[in-house]
Amino acid sequence: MQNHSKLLDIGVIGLGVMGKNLALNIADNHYRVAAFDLDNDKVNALLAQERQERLTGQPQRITGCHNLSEMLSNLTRPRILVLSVPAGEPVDGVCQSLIDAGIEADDIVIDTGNSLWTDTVAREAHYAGQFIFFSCAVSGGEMGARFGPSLMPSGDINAWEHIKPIWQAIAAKVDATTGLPIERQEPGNPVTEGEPCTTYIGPAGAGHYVKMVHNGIEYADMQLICEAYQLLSDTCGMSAIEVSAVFSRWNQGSLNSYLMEISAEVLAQVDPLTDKPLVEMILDKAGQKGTGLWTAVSSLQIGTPAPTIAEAVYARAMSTQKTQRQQLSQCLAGPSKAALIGSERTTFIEQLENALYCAKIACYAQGFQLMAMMATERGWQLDFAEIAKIWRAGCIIRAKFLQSISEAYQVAQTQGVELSNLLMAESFSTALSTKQLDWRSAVAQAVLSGVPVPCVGSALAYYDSYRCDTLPANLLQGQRDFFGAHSFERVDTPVGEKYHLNWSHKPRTLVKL
Ligand SMILES: NC(=O)C1=CN([C@@H]2O[C@H](COP(=O)(O)OP(=O)(O)OC[C@H]3O[C@@H](n4cnc5c(N)ncnc54)[C@H](OP(=O)(O)O)[C@@H]3O)[C@@H](O)[C@H]2O)C=CC1
Ligand SMILES: O=C(CO)[C@H](O)[C@H](O)COP(=O)(O)O
Repeated sequence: MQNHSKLLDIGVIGLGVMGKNLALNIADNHYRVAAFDLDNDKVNALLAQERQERLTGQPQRITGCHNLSEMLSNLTRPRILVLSVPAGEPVDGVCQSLIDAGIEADDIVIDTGNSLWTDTVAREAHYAGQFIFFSCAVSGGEMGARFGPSLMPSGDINAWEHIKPIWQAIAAKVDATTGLPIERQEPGNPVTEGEPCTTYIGPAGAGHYVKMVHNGIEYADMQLICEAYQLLSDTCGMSAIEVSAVFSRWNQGSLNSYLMEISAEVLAQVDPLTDKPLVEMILDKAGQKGTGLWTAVSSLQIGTPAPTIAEAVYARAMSTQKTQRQQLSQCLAGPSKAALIGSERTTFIEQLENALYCAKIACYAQGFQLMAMMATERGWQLDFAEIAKIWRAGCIIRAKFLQSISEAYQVAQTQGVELSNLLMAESFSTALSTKQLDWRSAVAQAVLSGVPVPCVGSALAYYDSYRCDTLPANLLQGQRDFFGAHSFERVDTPVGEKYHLNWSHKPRTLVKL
């Protein structure tokens, strides 16, 4: 017979950066946590931090476990187990260990890692009958996990109803009136007011797909800011601290975002070893764990253009080609460096701010369009107004801008129209139309100065492609028909009717297929 008063509410497995902080966040919200990691030092470190943060007189809120059997016997039924381990094989490794430890059919295992969404779909089916495999993608990094992340749960709806109170408690919160994050980062004093940044996304895989696209947008947004940094350095001769000041100013306006804020902070940081700007001492080779790549691959597979996200992935790949770049920088010619000063410089900075805003709209449009396409393919009922809402706080791409996206989807819902692309929302099309000349000037300046702007530039090409009623794909279809008899449709006959011109025999005759 279990002594229910001693049983704990939830288990956390994997106490790295995210798991440790999720455990503390859950404990702050008055749930009793059982914690396990393969590395017992991590369990002890968590217990020490919990002890240190615990209010005087408060009972211990986290119990360390030596193995998974001990964890299972410590938890109330149905058990709720949160996995925070690296994506891929470790997830199945822990699941198998839980089966070996005696997990039961109605226990709920929640994968909070950045798993590939198709793995999540497969796992739900694979573990059915042994336990309920649920997923909840998390964004917000270390501090988000600790004080309020954005949470994207998906899978079994009954499992969601069961965990919902915990999820709503630990999620980031937004002020319902302003749409701005309620930021309080105090151990033992969680934010309980406001709208929680979590909503049920849909069936298995949907949450991880949405998180994957979130990360694709994150890659693009980060790269856009990096391109602005390089442009300001190379064309205006600005120091890191000067660029930081520009970014801080931009962060007060329409470009307000967490990524802009932290970029300004990174640029202002002095290297403790050399007293130089730290950014100048960081090697320019970017890492990646795969979610941006998955987003780009998904867009290619499904045939929805997300060029700015793909270019952001390529930009990271290009950054790793350091040796080749060093060699080629010595032999490939480029223009002489621009040295913008005075009013020219002021104008350029204004143009660049507008260019960044336009490119940001384009990259979010790509991400949302991609989610819409996959939702149609998989039969998911994704609520984009809600998805934009839960990204307003807690997550890495949190920004004022997300409120405008949510409103654009809400307006479309009210009007009963489908917003198939964010560029169609009046608020965004108006902003783009007003600022597009500045966007072009900034890209032109970059091209003339020889500064690479793969994301700002590809976003502009995306925008211009959508402005084109006719693209040169007519010629492309002609080429395909010429060399491979691949056929084409005509502008003056019904859609789907195929034609082929007999190119190799003159006089060339047209055949309706
Ligand atoms: N860091 C971030 O900003 C974010 C990360 N994520 C995702 O969250 C997940 C966790 O990330 P993060 O916390 O950064 O990673 P860490 O590497 O910091 O932590 C992972 C933890 O899992 C432990 N672990 C690995 N295998 C097992 C196992 N079989 N059983 C028990 N514990 C195990 C590791 O132990 P050991 O080190 O001893 O091997 C480590 O303590 C990843 O999927 C990541 O992509 C999601 C959002 C943000
Ligand atoms: O999911 C995240 C935030 O939303 C992580 O920070 C993500 O792991 C970062 O990805 P990468 O290491 O590829 O830059």
